[in-house]
Amino acid sequence: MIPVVTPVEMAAIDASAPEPLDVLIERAGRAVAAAAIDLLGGTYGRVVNVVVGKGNNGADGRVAARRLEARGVKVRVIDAAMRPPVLRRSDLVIDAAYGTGFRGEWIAPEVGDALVLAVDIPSGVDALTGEAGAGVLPADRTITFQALKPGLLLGDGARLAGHIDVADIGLDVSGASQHQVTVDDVAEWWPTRAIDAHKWNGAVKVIGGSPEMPGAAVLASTAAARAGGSLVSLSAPGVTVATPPEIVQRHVAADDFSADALVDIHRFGALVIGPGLGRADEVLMATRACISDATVPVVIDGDGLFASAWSAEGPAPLLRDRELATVLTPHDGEFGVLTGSPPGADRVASVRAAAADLGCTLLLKGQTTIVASPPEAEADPLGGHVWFVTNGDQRLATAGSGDVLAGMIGSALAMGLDADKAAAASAWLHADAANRTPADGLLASDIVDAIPAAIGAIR
Ligand SMILES: NC(=O)C1=CN([C@@H]2O[C@H](COP(=O)(O)OP(=O)(O)OC[C@H]3O[C@@H](n4cnc5c(N)ncnc54)[C@H](O)[C@@H]3O)[C@@H](O)[C@H]2O)[C@H](O)CC1
Ligand SMILES: [K+]
Repeated sequence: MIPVVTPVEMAAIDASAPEPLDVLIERAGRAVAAAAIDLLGGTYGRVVNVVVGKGNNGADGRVAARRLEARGVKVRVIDAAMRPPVLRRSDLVIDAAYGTGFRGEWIAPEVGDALVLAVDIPSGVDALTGEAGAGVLPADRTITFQALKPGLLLGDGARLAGHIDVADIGLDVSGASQHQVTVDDVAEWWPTRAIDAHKWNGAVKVIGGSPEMPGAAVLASTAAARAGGSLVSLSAPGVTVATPPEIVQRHVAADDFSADALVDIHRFGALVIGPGLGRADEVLMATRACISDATVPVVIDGDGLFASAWSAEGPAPLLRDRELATVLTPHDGEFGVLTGSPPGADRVASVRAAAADLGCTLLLKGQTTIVASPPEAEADPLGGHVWFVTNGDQRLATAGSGDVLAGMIGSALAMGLDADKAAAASAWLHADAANRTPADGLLASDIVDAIPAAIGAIR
């Protein structure tokens, strides 16, 4: 896992560091110079423009400029405040105009075909939210210090940062409460079945589907089975859907189905509820009963999220009363239904606040998926852990993809993984499975088929 810290947290970490700021800046500048030489493929005859601002980001750039010059690179230092609209030709531009202290607007100069190395973050990107104006220079590479910044992983920032390297400048970020998930984390977390396991170790119950939307239930249940669910039982209210023979179907009525659907729930490790259920009043009512009565960890997706919020008091009384883990998997629109407003510019703060308010693990889907767990102590409302999952691409934005993810999380929960890791690891594997499929023409069922290969690759 790679630590992620906000600008405010980074300032506090700096302030408590034993080294003076000059030493940290010297280390940062040295790392920038090394990255520049790496990008240039040498020093002899190379020309570098360094755009420097008046803050510490600029100071990092000045140290790099000095070091590159000492190595024989021809260096021009350009004051950000006096920049010309177009820079003279160079092999590389080091963008050290602004870092985490940026506010407002920034129009970068034109740089021609030079490579661009951003110092800490591309200047003009908000390091907290990833928001950026149109004038920001896209980087080929960003060298950031000690920890990632949320703005490098979110929104425009993720696109503008290019390849990101994290340089060690000797700061202690061990207290970080946010991390980017890596393949090693998933390999460490994803459960392996015991040699003496039987089919009820890790069984998943799925309640989903309807006469109008049978497919969502098929995707969620087959994904749960592919992800390791030893036995998957599906109850699709009022309909029998066409599933592979391995999925056990237990028929329930189209209304008032909670008692029948949950009759043997104690035998299961987790419940996935919501995909394709629809929004008929009687379905919503029975769905709410299932959520409150399920004595197992629950993943709530799609129409299950709508059902959770379907009350004058909102979703909190229903969800907060649950004793076992609950994972909610909204996209932005569903997040709005759950909390009353869509995620704000600071998506992480929105997700953390919702997780704390609802007492649930919350997974907000997006180009970068954010998972937040509820805080352990009530005194610390934003204290839960945050995971960033960044390995997905546009392939995941296809109908049914979310149903697949919900099934996978159910499987991870049923195998005993903690809710936040179940959500984060499933999101990572879900993206990795999609990355194994063709870039065009992907069907959600192709993601299901690729799950075993994705899991196989982390073993
Ligand atoms: N622990 C670390 O990570 C370290 C990071 N370092 C580097 O320091 C910067 C942050 O430095 P700071 O001085 O706080 O902020 P900036 O350099 O980003 O800029 C602040 C400076 O610029 C002015 N300003 C902001 N926005 C604008 C604007 N739109 N137009 C004009 N001027 C603007 C602002 O008022 C300030 O005067 C971090 O990113 C790292 O690169 C150090 O290396 C130490 C360790
Ligand atoms: K910068």
